[in-house]
Amino acid sequence: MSNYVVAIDQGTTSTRAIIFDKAGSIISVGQKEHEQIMPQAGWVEHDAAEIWQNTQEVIGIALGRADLTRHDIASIGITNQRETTVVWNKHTGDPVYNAIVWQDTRTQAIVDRLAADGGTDRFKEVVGLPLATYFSGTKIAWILENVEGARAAADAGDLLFGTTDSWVLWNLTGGPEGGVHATDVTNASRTLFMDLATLEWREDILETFGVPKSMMPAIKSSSEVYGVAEDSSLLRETPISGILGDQQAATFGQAAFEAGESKNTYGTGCFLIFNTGEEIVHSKNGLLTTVGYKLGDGPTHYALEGSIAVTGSLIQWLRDQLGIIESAPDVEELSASVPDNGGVYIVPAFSGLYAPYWRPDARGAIVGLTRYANKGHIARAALEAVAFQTRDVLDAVNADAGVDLTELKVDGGMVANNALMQFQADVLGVPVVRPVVAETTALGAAYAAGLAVGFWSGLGELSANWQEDRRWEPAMEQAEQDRQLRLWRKAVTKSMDWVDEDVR
Ligand SMILES: Nc1ncnc2c1ncn2[C@@H]1O[C@H](COP(=O)(O)OP(=O)(O)O)[C@@H](O)[C@H]1O
Ligand SMILES: O=P(O)(O)OC[C@H](O)CO
Repeated sequence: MSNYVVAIDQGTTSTRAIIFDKAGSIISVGQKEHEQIMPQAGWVEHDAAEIWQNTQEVIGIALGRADLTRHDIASIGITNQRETTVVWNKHTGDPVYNAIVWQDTRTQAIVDRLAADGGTDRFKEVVGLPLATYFSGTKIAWILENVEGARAAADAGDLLFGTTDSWVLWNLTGGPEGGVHATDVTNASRTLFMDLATLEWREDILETFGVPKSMMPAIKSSSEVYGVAEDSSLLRETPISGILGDQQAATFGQAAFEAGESKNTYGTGCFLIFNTGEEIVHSKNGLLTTVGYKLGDGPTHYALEGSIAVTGSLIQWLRDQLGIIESAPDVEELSASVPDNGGVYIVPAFSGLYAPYWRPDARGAIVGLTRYANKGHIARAALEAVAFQTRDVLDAVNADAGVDLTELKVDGGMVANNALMQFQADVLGVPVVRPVVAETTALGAAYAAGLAVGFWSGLGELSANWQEDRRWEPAMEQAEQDRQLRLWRKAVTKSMDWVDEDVR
């Protein structure tokens, strides 16, 4: 009897395999970090072969820890860091270049070139996204323009593109021997190439970017059987039946299935998704329009998204580059060593500013420094920056949706930080709510995979699994909230207009 579902969560910093039971409870976890390769300022790469190796290992670890075999597993779901771009040779299975990660800004010159004709919003009406380095399209173009032999191989039909969901799926289903080359609608909606209304690749846009259609994966729903794991896999013959980009997966795992529901995930970056149901809503306030989910032949659910590039990675930066903490959770003690931020504000525009500003010319800034400031204030300002950025995005959601969200469902690695969650409620002025299962990303992929094979009966059963763990009520005086936001927004202006011919 197959009583469990496995979710593979291929994230920016690590790859996890998590086994869930029918109640949506975690049975076991396997996790491995992979190397962050940063050859130049603004460049971030991953070794796709390492990611595939880690994927196989974490599946083995999760199965081993739970003492389960493939016979216990009903199906496999995949969720992934979105936009990160892998291009590989379909005959050998070898990537032609390291995966170019979503945070990487090397393609700004390609963005500028394409924007010269029609501006950064030239494709937005069709694909929901502005032209920006964030999305896969310019990353594929960069590989074809800069990696020796790539253009000719692509034109000959030898190369495949995929985000890491496609890369894992293709390898898991046999690689060069019959691997399935597909992605789901949520990941496809992050490329700049998918028409949101038809859910098909736009040949005219592919042509504008110089990307042959033969490289592109088939676009499937988020919940259907794509293929089965190959014979050499520990999970051989198990169907792979769910794929969602990680932020959409977290929304699904939070059971935010209906229009008006939302969540904010605090990981490497922060991503607030607001479900707009079957309606494609175009933002007037700097949000992206994206696909939320689509189950088999069912209707497409769309969403507005506020993407913040740097949140958890700012804490990693305190740890790895400044060395003022030894591990990420140490930031709690360091920030609690001071009563307030001492007037210090950090704007972590390491990859420019994403939502709602979309300013590639911004770079990181620490402002308000005096001789009084110490590392406790820096730690505190880093955490507060996470909450302030979320406030900016929530304001944009409220303005676009014409509603005021009355609470915010949260998840991700940073929500373990109680002081951050309290400050978040304070600067939002609405309660912040954390579910029992904070691994909502993996849970959402498991749900999609389980639904496709009848492991779960429907959305009602999944909603019943959602349980509140903790709620933070706002406690800050309005005048203090106003003062904090005024200073934060002043700090944001200081980070802008920094990139020029001397600084990229
Ligand atoms: N106690 C904490 N306080 C603040 N940040 C934390 C804490 N624990 C972990 N983090 C941050 O959370 C992030 C990990 O969250 P996770 O959801 O696993 O990220 P991802 O899925 O993007 O890899 C890391 O960037 C880390 O710096
Ligand atoms: O891997 P995460 O959790 O940092 O998520 C990355 C996002 O999908 C990027 O769009």
